[in-house]
Formats: sequence, structure tokens, C-alpha cells
Amino acid sequence: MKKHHEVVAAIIQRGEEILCLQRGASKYEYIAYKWEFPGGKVESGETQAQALIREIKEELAIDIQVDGHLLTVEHEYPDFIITMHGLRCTALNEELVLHEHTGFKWLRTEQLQTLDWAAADVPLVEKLRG
Ligand SMILES: Nc1nc2c([nH]c(=O)n2[C@@H]2O[C@H](COP(=O)(O)OP(=O)(O)OP(=O)(O)O)[C@@H](O)[C@H]2O)c(=O)[nH]1
Repeated sequence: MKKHHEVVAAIIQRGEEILCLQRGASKYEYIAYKWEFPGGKVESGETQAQALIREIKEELAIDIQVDGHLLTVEHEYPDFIITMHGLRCTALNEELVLHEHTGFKWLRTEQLQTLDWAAADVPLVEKLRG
């Protein structure tokens, strides 16, 4: 049976732009170097918002405020399944530091489809494009 993970992802908007992050190498080639929203797995006992605040602090060294729910996506990858909650957020600090990703871009919603997104993120990107 495939493992099933509950994941939270932050759609951080600053003005007209949204923060996009590029993953590094991975043992799974289908997620390596793909673009995603920052976040990670929800640990037991955590709310979605608590998990997201923790993950964003670990990954980007910034504090965020969680503003609301955008979309929940269920996606089956070849080796595991994720249920990913996309949450709209605001950054409370200006300067971010990349602790886990290889790159970042701030893009307007109409520019999002220029990136090579992880497959699970495509419905989120489509919803953001409206
Ligand atoms: N954070 C994040 N993960 C995503 C997105 N899209 C997507 O398919 N995923 C997948 O969801 C899983 C999230 O796990 P993660 O590795 O980021 O989380 P974590 O830091 O808690 O994991 P770890 O402690 O096992 O390393 C990964 O398999 C990742 O590829 C996304 O937009 N954001």
C-alpha cells in the first residue's frame, strides 16, 4: 500500500506576486527540481496552520500569517499519495533565506504557468489563475 501524507502548502502573496520555490534533487525524479509552494507534512497533533507556520520558518526563516483556504488537492504519485491543503498566507518579514530549496521567484498569477510545477500543484496554479 502506498503511504499517504497530509501536506500543507503556503500561497504567499505580496502585492500582485506569489512566492514560488524550486525543489532540489530527490530520490523521486518526478518531484526533483520541480516548482512548488513552500510547506511540508502535517505532524500528529498539529493543526494545518501550525504545521505551515513551522515549515515556513524552517524553510525560509520567515513568519507568516495564515489568511484562509484556497484548495485541497489529492494526488497520487508513483510511490505515495498526498492530500495537500493550499492555504493563502501573508509574510510578516521581508527577507527570506532558502534553507531547503534551490531557487525562488515572485510571479504574478498570469506568469505562474511558465514554471515546471510538481504535478500535485497544477490544480492550485489553475485556481490562482482564475
Ligand atoms: N511543500 C510542498 N510539498 C509538495 C508540494 N507539491 C507536492 O507534490 N509536494 C509533495 O508533498 C510532499 C511534502 O513533503 P516535504 O518533503 O516537503 O515535507 P517535510 O519537509 O515535512 O518532509 P520530510 O520531513 O519527510 O523531509 C513531498 O513529497 C512533495 O514533493 C508543494 O507545493 N509544497
